[in-house]
Amino acid sequence: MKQSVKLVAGNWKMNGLGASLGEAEALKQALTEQAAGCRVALCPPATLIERMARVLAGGAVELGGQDCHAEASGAFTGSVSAEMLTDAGANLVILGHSERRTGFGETDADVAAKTEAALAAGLEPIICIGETLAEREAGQAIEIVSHQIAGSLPLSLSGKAFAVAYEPVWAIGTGLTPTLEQIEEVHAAVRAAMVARLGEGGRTAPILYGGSVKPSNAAEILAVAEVGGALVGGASLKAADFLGIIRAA
Ligand SMILES: O=C(CO)[C@H](O)COP(=O)(O)O
Repeated sequence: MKQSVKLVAGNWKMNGLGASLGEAEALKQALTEQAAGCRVALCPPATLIERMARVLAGGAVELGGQDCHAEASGAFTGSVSAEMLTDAGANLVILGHSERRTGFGETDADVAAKTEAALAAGLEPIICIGETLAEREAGQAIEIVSHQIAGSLPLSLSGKAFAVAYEPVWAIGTGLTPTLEQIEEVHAAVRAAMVARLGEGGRTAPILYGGSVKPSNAAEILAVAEVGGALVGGASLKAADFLGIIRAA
């Protein structure tokens, strides 16, 4: 099966002020001097997207949001629409991150609706799934991620560019990662669930791994079958660290 180009995306979460744009500039410059062998993206807080788009203009680093509302506009105080992300210069958006599923009660149906809105605005969604520690310990990881795929991916994704990110919740920010065998097993199950849901439309979209990806473990994780890239949190905040992961892809 033809593997699509790997995608390595950095999720800055709620980190970064204007001074942080220097990291984006450094990343752009480094990839201008030595091209990456993968797609590279940064997903900063919404307040930085437009300024970061100006910094990254003309370079190889793509730009994403960390969430969007399912509606195009309206009385949704504090929210950002998919079109607002496009308007600010983004071409990608992370959806369904576990910190939003847990912290904001987002359901699979919410994620599917947000994915529809993202596609309508021309954004490429990165749809996150992953099991909790309790679910892992109960031997339910495959069942959980398969169910999340079935509920979070709208049929309209067929034929569109998108990615899925498998992020075991218990590996996020902890320094812990599944074994390479566990990653391979889950990614194979996620692929099967994507094909079951979308048919041929689910066969090639990259399945990123996220959860304590660091320069020290990136090469072995990215070499696992069906790992189509990485979704990186803490290690994406500094260009030098993030480049260590990018160079491993
Ligand atoms: O931020 C992440 C990518 O969405 C994910 O939560 C992993 O975070 P990290 O463990 O700090 O890399």
